Amino acid sequence: MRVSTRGLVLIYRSEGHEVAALSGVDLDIEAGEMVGLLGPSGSGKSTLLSLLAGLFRPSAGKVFVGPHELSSATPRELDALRAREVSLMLQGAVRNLLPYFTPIENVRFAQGAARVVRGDVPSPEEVVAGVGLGDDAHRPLAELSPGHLQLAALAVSMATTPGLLLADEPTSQLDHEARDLVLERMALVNREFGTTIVLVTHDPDVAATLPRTITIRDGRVGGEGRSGEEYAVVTPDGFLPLPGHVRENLLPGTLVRFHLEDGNYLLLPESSEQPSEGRHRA
Ligand SMILES: Nc1ncnc2c1ncn2[C@@H]1O[C@H](COP(=O)(O)OP(=O)(O)OP(=O)(O)O)[C@@H](O)[C@H]1O
Repeated sequence: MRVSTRGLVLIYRSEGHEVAALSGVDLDIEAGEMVGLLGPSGSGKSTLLSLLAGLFRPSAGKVFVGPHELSSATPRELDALRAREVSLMLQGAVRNLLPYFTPIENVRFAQGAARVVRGDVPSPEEVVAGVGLGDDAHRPLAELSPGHLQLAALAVSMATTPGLLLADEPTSQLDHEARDLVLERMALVNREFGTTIVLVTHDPDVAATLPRTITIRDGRVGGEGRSGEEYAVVTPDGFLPLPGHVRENLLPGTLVRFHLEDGNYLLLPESSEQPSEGRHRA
C-alpha cells in the first residue's frame, strides 16, 4: 500500500500551550517498501506514525494511505481502515498482546473486527506460521522468550495481512540475536505479503540493514538514507534542509550561492572570500 503526505502539520494543544510536533512533512513511500524512520527524541516520529495509522487527524495537510485520504475520512472509514488495512505495532511486545492468550488465540482475537467487515482473513495458524513462531504458537506468553514475544506481536499486527504495517521501535528491548531474528521476520513478511513497513528505530545497526531510511528532524524530513548513504531531500516547494554538520557551519542568515561546476552544484557562502575554501559540495 502506497503512503504519502503533503504539508503534514500536527499541533498538540494542552492547557494553553501549543506544540508543533510536525511542521510540514512531505513523504512518498511506495507500496511494498520497508523504510526506517529515524530522528532524535521528540522529533515527531511517533506522531507521524499515529497520523499514518489514522489515530488522529492532522492540524493541516494531507495523508494518503492507498486509495484513502485520511484528513477528510469519516470516523467510520478510519475504523474500517484500522480494522483491516493498516496495523500499528506499539513499542513493547506485551502492549500488543492479551496476556492470558496463546499467540494463536491472540491472532484470532485480533481478527475479530476484520471478520465483520471482510470475510477473507487468513487462518490464525497461517499467520503464526508466516512469522515463524513454530512450536511456540500454542504456548502461554509467559513461557516465550523476548524475541518470540515480539514475533507474537508481529503475528498479531499481521493478523489481517494489512497493506501497511507501522512499527514503533519493534526491536528496542531485545538483545542482538533476538533483534536480528525479528528484523529478518519483518523483512520476510514484507517480501511474502508485499506489506509496506514503516518502522521507527534509534538503533544504527537496524538502520544499516534497511534499504531506505527517513530522518525526521524538528517535525520535518531532515534527510534520507539509501543503503547507508545519507542525502538531503528537496521538498516539493523547493526547500533543501541542511544536514546537521553543515548547519553548524552555515549559521542562520548566511547567504549562499549555488554554483554549477563540472555538473556538480557547489554551495558558496557569501562570507567566503576565497570561494575554493568555503566550498560545500551539494
Ligand atoms: N500528547 C501530547 N501533548 C503535547 N505534546 C506532545 C504530545 N505527544 C508528543 N508531544 C510533543 O510533540 C513532539 C514530538 O513528539 P513525538 O513523541 O512524536 O516524538 P518522537 O520522535 O516519537 O520522540 P521519541 O523518540 O522520544 O519517542 C515532542 O516535542 C513532544 O514533547
